[in-house]
Amino acid sequence: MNMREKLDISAYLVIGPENTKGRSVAAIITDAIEAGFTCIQIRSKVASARELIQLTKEAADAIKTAGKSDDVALLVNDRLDVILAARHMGVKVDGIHVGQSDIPYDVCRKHLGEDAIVGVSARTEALLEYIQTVDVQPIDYFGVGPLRETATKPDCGQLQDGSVITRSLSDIAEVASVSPIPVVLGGGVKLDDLPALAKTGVHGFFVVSAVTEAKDPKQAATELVDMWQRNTERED
Ligand SMILES: Cc1ncc(COP(=O)(O)OP(=O)(O)O)c(N)n1
Ligand SMILES: Cc1ncsc1CCOP(=O)(O)O
Ligand SMILES: [Mg+2]
Repeated sequence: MNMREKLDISAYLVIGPENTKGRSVAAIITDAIEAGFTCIQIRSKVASARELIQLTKEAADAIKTAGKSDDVALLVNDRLDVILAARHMGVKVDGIHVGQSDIPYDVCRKHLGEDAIVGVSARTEALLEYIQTVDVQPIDYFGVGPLRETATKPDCGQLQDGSVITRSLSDIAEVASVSPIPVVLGGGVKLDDLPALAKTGVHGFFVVSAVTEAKDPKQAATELVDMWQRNTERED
């Protein structure tokens, strides 16, 4: 199944073992998928390559067990090497998310193939200019943020002087309207933010802690999906 053609970034979970309060990454992924999340990204800044391969395999197994291998995309953050190794071992990995200090997206595209999903974080500085001038042909979506500062990724939106740029709703709406490709917004996003975010025109939201640190991840994920759907349903 070519997941690139049917990419759905409306409800996007980013998760790693450092985010789950000691709970199983695969179990929380299962909760999120059953709740209706459409995209999963394995992201860990502490796991070894072997651990990341294992986590990716467990995530792919969880998606398969839920019967969603053709619907829910599985991406890995940063690590082209991990994806190539996992694929070599027969794991279905659909793509990669890379930022501005990671492996260049065109290199990822070359090695992962035309069917892979390649997501890119836009530059914090000159965000609008970047989005409008970069060659988006090899890219499937832009990850933009943060809505507010977040302990999950304290450097998100940080400038060289240490100050952090957060994105106002009107900034986000402008980014969504000028971007030639879909935009997913994350960083400090909580349930109550979704009605306003849905009005900005972004294609989806991404979260870590709103699900992975929740007392009941399944319930938190369900509330997020329901809230997004209720606020993006078209009134035809
Ligand atoms: C969906 C999504 N958007 C943005 C990011 C951030 O990527 P990056 O800027 O490379 O930072 P790290 O996640 O690598 O710390 C993301 N991971 N996912
Ligand atoms: C991975 C990532 N990229 C930008 S912010 C962020 C983390 C968002 O985490 P949280 O949803 O817990 O604020
Ligand atoms: Mg990165």
